[in-house]
Amino acid sequence: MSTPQLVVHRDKQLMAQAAAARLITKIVDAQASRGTASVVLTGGRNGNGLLAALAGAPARDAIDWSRLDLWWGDERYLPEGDPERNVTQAREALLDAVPLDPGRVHAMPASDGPYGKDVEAAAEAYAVQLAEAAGPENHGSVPTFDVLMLGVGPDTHVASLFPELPAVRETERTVVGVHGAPKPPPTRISLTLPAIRAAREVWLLAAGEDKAQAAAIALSGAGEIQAPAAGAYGRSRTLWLLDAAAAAQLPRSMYPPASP
Ligand SMILES: O=C(O)[C@H](O)[C@@H](O)[C@H](O)[C@H](O)COP(=O)(O)O
Repeated sequence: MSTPQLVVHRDKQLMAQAAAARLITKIVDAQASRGTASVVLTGGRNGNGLLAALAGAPARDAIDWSRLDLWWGDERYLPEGDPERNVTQAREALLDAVPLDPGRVHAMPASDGPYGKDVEAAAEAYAVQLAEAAGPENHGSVPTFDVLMLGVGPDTHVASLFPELPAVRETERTVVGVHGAPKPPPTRISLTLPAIRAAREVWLLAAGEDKAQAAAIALSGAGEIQAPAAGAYGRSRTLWLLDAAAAAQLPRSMYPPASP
């Protein structure tokens, strides 16, 4: 378990730009050392804000888009192309503007796909896809994600792991169906905490005053069942990327001064 490291930026826009620059460097370094990179995207305003910032970043095409695997931490279980699906929003923010290898863009199943209303079957299919991409060093569960990004909800949820609901309690499976999510839509697919914790680095994105309480709770030693964000950590790095508004309730000693 890697101890959370915090970086606080002046505002939401600068946090998105700085996080995008950080992601470019991380991907370029991974591709330079291993010939490929694997990133897990998150939905939500902060996640999509980062992708939009990346789309406009001057160094964007330092990334070899053809050698990048993209996965999702969660997905709203809606029909293909629904504007509320995380993959739809990611395509609009960035993916449709860069030359990705379509075979390496691993969207989670849609509700009008082969699994129909059976979200558990859809989740299991994604778990199989992850296992098939895993190398022998991954103990057959999920591939080694270079970076797994998670937006943080005001209730401290990450992905579609909501406080006290069954999905956050899952300790074996890597992907589960979610019913009755308090954040609409109610039916979702989500990576579980064991899958999240397989990532080399986990980056939690929290910007805006509506995230201040969640950040304070998650970083104060709360349990992962009550505060799922507290259970989201990477094998070698756990990085909280905040803006000053989201950091407002944190002890000042917890992080260096916000960027100028
Ligand atoms: O499917 C989703 O809704 C997201 O994956 C979810 O986990 C999101 O990241 C958080 O709710 C934060 O969302 P905001 O950044 O919009 O607050």
